[in-house]
Amino acid sequence: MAVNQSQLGQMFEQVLRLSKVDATQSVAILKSHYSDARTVQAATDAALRLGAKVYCVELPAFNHPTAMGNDMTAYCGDTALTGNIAAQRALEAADLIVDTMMLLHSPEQEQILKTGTRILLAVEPPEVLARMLPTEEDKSRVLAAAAVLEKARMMTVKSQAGSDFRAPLGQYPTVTEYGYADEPGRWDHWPSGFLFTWPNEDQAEGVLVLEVGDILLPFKSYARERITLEIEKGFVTKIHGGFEAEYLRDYMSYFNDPEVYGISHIGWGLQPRAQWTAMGLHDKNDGMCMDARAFYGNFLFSTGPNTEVGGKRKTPCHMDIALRRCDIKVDDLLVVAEGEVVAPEASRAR
Ligand SMILES: O=c1ccc(O)c[nH]1
Ligand SMILES: [Fe+2]
Repeated sequence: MAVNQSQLGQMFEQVLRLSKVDATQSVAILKSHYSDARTVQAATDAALRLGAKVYCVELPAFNHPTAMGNDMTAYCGDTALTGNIAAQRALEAADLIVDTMMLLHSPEQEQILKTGTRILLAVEPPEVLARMLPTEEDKSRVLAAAAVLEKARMMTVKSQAGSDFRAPLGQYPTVTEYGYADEPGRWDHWPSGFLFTWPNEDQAEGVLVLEVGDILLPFKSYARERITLEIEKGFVTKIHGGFEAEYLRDYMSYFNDPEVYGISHIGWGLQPRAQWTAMGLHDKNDGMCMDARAFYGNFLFSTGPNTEVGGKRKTPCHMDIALRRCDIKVDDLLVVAEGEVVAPEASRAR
């Protein structure tokens, strides 16, 4: 199906209104040549209709010679903004940036947010944006879960497949994603609906077993056989399995950087309109597959960079891996039982 331009504009008006855009605000539309022109136009028209002062910052695309694939999360850290101080100043001048080219996981994004500028990432296809149009109910559910996670000192994950993972917490903040940037200095991503934090440096340990059907990003593949990851002192030390384990091992070793094996953000999905099946209906180049990151009751873990929260690991290789049917405990509270959100009650959607 296809969203028409009028609908897309109305949706952007709703999301920018939730993001506190009004006649007192300036909105920068950040783009590059690969941005979705429909998204750029809709964001521009919506911001103008809300009375904001709107401008566009277009950056020549940046390609690192070792980057592979078109998924913008596959190569993190350096972006088209890296080193472009003039453009960064132009962006820091805005109250809100609609990012249609992807600054996520870059130091520049953190520098811009520190000035109080808000950033809303929107790089998924318009039809995916439409299916997961953010609501204030999404926000309240995600914040209810965050109230539990931000106090926690331990996250444990178990599954029938054999996962048995422990991550001491407290060194890093909890990050929420509910789809709109409504607070000064906030980054958010439309579409989303999940939350995460990072394990204390060098302390995550145990085993994570990817069962058939679990999702590997940016490969955009469903595991067809089990992959077993051994984690010691915060790093993946062994990757067992068949062809897919070999593929993952080969891909990660390609970066020739021991930091790629560090455990990065860990959390769970709270978006009931995100679907585990959606990735199978899209091409690999259709955005970054937020359905996989946000589907209700997933355990989302990742490897690689933790610069987003002031960590020392700046590595370009970022894997986001979504597991189904896990039991996730935050301290002694079971928040997800076999892939079903069970607590806190205020975070449940059904
Ligand atoms: O929304 C996102 C997207 C990618 C990622 O790694 C984190 N959050
Ligand atoms: Fe990630």
